Amino acid sequence: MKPAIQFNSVNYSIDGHPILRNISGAFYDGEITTLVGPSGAGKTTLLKLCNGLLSPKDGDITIGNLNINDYDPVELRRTVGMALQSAPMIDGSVHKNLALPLELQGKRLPDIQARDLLNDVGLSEDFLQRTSKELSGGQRQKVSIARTLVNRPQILLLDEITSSLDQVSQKEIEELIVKINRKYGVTIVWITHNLKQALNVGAYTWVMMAGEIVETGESELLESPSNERVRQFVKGELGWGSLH
Ligand SMILES: Nc1ncnc2c1ncn2[C@@H]1O[C@H](COP(=O)(O)OP(=O)(O)OP(=O)(O)O)[C@@H](O)[C@H]1O
Repeated sequence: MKPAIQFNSVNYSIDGHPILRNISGAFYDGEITTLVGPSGAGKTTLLKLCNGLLSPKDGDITIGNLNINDYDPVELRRTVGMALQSAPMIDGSVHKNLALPLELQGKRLPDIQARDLLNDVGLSEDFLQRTSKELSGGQRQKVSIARTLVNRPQILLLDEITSSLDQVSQKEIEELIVKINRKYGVTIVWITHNLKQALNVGAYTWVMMAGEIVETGESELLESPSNERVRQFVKGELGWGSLH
């Protein structure tokens, strides 16, 4: 399988404290990979290394055929989109929020493209003129996801995008991410605290603990992990949600 993002012996530390240790592996092209692990494992740090918000202290990250350090920063942000749990919005209409990534490049978002983006996330075109303040949590997250699609990214990084949503909205977001993955062939790396979600949506899973990858493979590994600490983790014995 072709890697979309390849890590070779990546280390990252802050003020001399190791946060990520010896990360090697690949997120496969066109696939959904979920990242799970206890709080503080380094999951968000790993995502931030993938879009240039942070830079590795040593080791290499390759995206496509290019070392991440050789990307033009604007091109990197276009290639790798990111959506966050908080789904930050600016005041004003949904259209204004969707147009933001293009406006930053001095471009306009044509109405037809704005409507297509909303369609991709299951919102009607009436939403274009609504203000960001009147959106529910689920609608806000959908607009946030639509906004990441404006630049037609090859890779989408999702950081706990359903954590603050009710069950129905969670399910809707899961379905639309799978749909977007299939429609555009976009590679998705998805941090989730919900192990059932990891099992359902992602073909592959990385389990991280204390800055290291402890187990990777097809997501079914969560049902019968080979690593003892991962076994404890999925049973909820590490003070965290269980799979069952
Ligand atoms: N700016 C920072 N300064 C100091 N320490 C940091 C900073 N950012 C992250 N850390 C530390 O790095 C470690 C990994 O953090 P990270 O947010 O990547 O973990 P995580 O697995 O995403 O956790 P969570 O599931 O709680 O979001 C934690 O111990 C955290 O305290």
